[in-house]
Amino acid sequence: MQDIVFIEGLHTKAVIGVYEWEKVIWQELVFDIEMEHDNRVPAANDDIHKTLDYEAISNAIKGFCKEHQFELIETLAERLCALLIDRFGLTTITMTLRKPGAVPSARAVGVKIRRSA
Ligand SMILES: Nc1nc2c(c(=O)[nH]1)N=C([C@H](O)[C@@H](O)CO)CN2
Repeated sequence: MQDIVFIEGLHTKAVIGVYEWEKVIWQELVFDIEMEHDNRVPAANDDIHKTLDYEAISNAIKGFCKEHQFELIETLAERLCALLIDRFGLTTITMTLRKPGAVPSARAVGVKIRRSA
């Protein structure tokens, strides 16, 4: 089964970084998420409750970023994947997390992880 529900280019802000000056400012983050799900199940009954609701998941990501503070984007990605697997019953998630302003000479830097329940 290779079906995917995805969220691409989700912008949000967080207080995140290893330096002291980063602990008092909001910085932009961008998420790409891919979640495995058998799309035949919701499609059979045209039922939102049987799919992965990308709107609810987007809101969960934005809420978590507003409410938590970390030094490393690795920590944020790890904690968020664990939360999403638990709250939405995901089997497998691939998360790309970009911090666009971190290295001015790069378009973006970030991490990409894949986690399973
Ligand atoms: N692999 C990582 N490297 C760095 C991180 C990070 O979270 N993961 N963070 C920083 C600083 O916070 C940087 O973003 C400041 O511009 C440096 N390297």
